[in-house]
Amino acid sequence: MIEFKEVSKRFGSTLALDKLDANFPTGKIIGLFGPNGAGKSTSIKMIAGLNRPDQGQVVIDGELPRMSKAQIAYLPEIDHLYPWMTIGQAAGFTRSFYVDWDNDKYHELLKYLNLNAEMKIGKISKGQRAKTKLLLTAARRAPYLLMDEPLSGIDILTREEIINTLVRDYREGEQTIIISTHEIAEVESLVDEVFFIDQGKIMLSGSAEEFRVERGQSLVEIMKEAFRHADQ
Ligand SMILES: Nc1ncnc2c1ncn2[C@@H]1O[C@H](COP(=O)(O)OP(=O)(O)OP(=O)(O)O)[C@@H](O)[C@H]1O
Repeated sequence: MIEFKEVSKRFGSTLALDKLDANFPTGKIIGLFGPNGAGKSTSIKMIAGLNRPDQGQVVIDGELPRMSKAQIAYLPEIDHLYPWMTIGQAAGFTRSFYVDWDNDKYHELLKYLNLNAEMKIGKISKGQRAKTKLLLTAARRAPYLLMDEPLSGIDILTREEIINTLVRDYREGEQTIIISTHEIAEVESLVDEVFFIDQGKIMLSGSAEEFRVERGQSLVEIMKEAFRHADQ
């Protein structure tokens, strides 16, 4: 389980996280939704150990994020791949850092995503780069998979491929996926638990299924309603 205990983070005059409290359960697919600047990336980076709380604590299975880095596969929002590398070289580079790299899975995913190890990252399309980022993250057998905006700027067919890859490889109960996205409608059927975040706080959270059954609304409708009320 990942616990945020009254976590605050400030960047200059911006309060990115404001005493954020949340428990992200193990073995589920978790959606982190919210408008631009809500604090989604800041939260995900904190789990990945890339920034630290000013106040409060993030605890992952009883440890601080810095200690559990090997447990976490992180797909950043930014394009972090070296353009001069081929996909195969990028895979070799990633593999050298992580003992949980699964080479069979890498080759399987490479084929499934219609990528080729010889392709040069600087010369492939944006969608192919998004798929490469997914490939390099999902080829690890890490118990926690953090995906920050994996669908951003990607066409609908490629988005479907990315979502199908996540579903296909997901080890329920064993693996925890946290996915931050604006494309809520597209991950609606994928997520088990949802957290709506705004201005650095969790506004609403719960089981996606229960929300749908109890409210008879889609997650997109729930989010629109929640944020409309927040504005008033
Ligand atoms: N390194 C940084 N330096 C300065 N301000 C930052 C930094 N990182 C985040 N912020 C600010 O903190 C707030 C939360 O940003 P964050 O990136 O977490 O939002 P987000 O919910 O991921 O937004 P988006 O959906 O637009 O990616 C924003 O106001 C942002 O400008």
